[in-house]
Amino acid sequence: MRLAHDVETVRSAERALMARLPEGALMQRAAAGLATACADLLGKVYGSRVTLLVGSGDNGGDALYAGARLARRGAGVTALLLSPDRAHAGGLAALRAAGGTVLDAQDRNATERVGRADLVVDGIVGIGGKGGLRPRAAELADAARGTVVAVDLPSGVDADTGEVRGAAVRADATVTFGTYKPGLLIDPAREYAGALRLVDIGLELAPAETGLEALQYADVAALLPRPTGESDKYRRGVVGIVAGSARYPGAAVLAVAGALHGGAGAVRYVGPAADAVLARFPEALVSAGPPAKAGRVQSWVIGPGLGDDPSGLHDVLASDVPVLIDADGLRLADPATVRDRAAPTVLTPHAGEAAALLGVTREQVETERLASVRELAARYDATVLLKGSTTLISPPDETRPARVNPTGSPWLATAGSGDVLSGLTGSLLAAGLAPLDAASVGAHLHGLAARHAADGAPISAQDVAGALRSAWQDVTENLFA
Ligand SMILES: NC(=O)C1=CN([C@@H]2O[C@H](COP(=O)(O)OP(=O)(O)OC[C@H]3O[C@@H](n4cnc5c(N)ncnc54)[C@H](O)[C@@H]3O)[C@@H](O)[C@H]2O)[C@@H](O)CC1
Ligand SMILES: Nc1ncnc2c1ncn2[C@@H]1O[C@H](COP(=O)(O)OP(=O)(O)O)[C@@H](O)[C@H]1O
Ligand SMILES: [K+]
Repeated sequence: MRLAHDVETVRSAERALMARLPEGALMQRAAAGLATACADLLGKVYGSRVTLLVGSGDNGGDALYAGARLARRGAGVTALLLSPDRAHAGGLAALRAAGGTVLDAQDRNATERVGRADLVVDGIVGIGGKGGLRPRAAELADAARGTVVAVDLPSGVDADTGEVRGAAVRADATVTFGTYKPGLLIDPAREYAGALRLVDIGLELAPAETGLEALQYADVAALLPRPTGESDKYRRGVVGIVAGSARYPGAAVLAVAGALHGGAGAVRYVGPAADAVLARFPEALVSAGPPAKAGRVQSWVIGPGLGDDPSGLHDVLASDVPVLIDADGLRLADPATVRDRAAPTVLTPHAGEAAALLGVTREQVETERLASVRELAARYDATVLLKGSTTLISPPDETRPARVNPTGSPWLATAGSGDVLSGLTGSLLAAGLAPLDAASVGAHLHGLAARHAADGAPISAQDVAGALRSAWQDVTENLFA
C-alpha cells in the first residue's frame, strides 16, 4: 500500500523524531536523498548547471544543502533567493563553502540562470506553502528549460487536498520526504508533480494516521477473489445488473461485460435489453423483472443506461445485499433511502454527476476532488467512487483513509467505460469484497485493463472489458515476480 499523510501528521511525526536526533540531522537526510535523486536525473553531475529556486523556509534549506552536495561533485550551482533576508542560513553557508553562487531572485541575470540550467530545483515552498506562487517565483519557474525537480512537493499546490488555486511549479519529478502527501496523488496537483520518489528520513507514522492510500499490485492480488475446490457458481457470488433501456441497450451489454470479469460465479440481467445482452453474452441469466422476482443475488448494480425509469430502484434499494448505483441511478436515488439501508451502498459518479448531487459546478468538483468525494460519502452514508483522471474512493466513515487509484489512463475517457467499471465493481461486491475494497480493486483493474488495451492507441469500452482478464493476470503474476 502506498500511504499519504497530511501536513499536520507529518509535522508532528517530524517533531517527535527531531527531539531524538542531533540538530539538523533530518534536513541532512532529506538533502542527501534529494541530491542523489538530482544526480540520477542529471546522469553526469560534473560540469552540469544547476539552479536552485530558494524560498524562505526549510524547503529552501533542503535545496541549498542538496545544491552544496552537487557543487562538491563538480556541478555549477546557482541559488536564486526569493526572500534573501530569510533564506536558510546554514544551507546558504554550506552552498557558499562548496563553491556555489548566490544571487537575489530580482537580479537581472536570474531568469537567464534558470533558462540555461540543466536542472532546476524547486525549493520555493514545501508543506508550509499557502496558495499559489508569487509573481516573481512564477516567472522564474516558467523560465525553466531543463529538468525540474520539486523538493517535497511542487510549490503552489495544496499538500493536503491536491488543489491548485494559482500558479504552481510544473515538475518532471518530485522528491518527497518521509511519506507521500495526499496532494501528490490527487489531481489536479498530481499532474504538476511528475515522477515521484520517496526519501526515507525515518519518520514513524502509525497506520491510523494515514490520510490517503493507494493499492499496489500486491494489495490488489491479495484482495482478488479466488475460487477453491469447494466453490460453485452460487458460492462464488451472483451479481444482478439493472441497466439499459430501449434507447441505451449498449450500457447493459457493457455492464454485463464488466461483471462477467469480476469474479462472481454468475451474472443476472434484469431489464429491457435482454436480447442485446444474450446476443453478446449467452452466459448471462436474463429476466424481464422486476428485480425482486429475478432470483437471489449477492449484489446489485443499477443505473447504466437506465434512462428515467425508476421502477427497479425500489426493489434494489430494499434488498439486503450491497448495491452499486451508477449513472442515471444516481439521479433517481433518494439520499434518505440510501442512508437508511442496512446493507452497504456504493455510488460511482463522474465529476458532472457528483456536481449535480452536491448542487455545485463540475469545475468545483474537479478542483476539490477529495472534499467532494468525502462530502458525498457523508451525505449518503455510502462508499463513493469519484471517477476521473485520478479516481478517488471514500468510505462512509470519514475517519478512515480515502483511497486513490493510480492506474487510470486518459484513454479511458471513452463512452461506456464507466458501465464496464460498474459491472466489474458489482461483481467484486458479489464475490464478497468489502465496499471500499471492491471499489478500489475495481478501479485498479479497470485502469490497468485500459492501459493493456490501449498500448498507445484509442480504445473502446469493449476493449477495456476484453482486457480485464489480462489485467487480472498481470496483477497476480507480478506478485511472484
Ligand atoms: N520539519 C522538518 O523536520 C523537515 C522539513 N523538511 C523540509 O521543510 C519543509 C517545510 O519547511 P517550512 O515549515 O519552513 O515551510 P516551507 O519551506 O514550506 O515554507 C514556509 C515559508 O514560506 C512562506 N510561504 C508560504 N506560502 C508561500 C507562497 N505561496 N509563496 C511564497 N512564500 C510562501 C511562509 O511565509 C514561510 O516563511 C518541508 O516541505 C521539507 O521540504 C525537510 O528538511 C525534512 C525535515
Ligand atoms: N482523463 C482521464 N484519465 C484517466 N481516466 C479517466 C479520464 N477520464 C475519464 N476516466 C475514466 O473513464 C471512465 C469513464 O466513466 P464515465 O464518465 O462514467 O463514462 P460513461 O458514462 O460513458 O461510461 C471512468 O472510469 C473514469 O475514471
Ligand atoms: K517545493
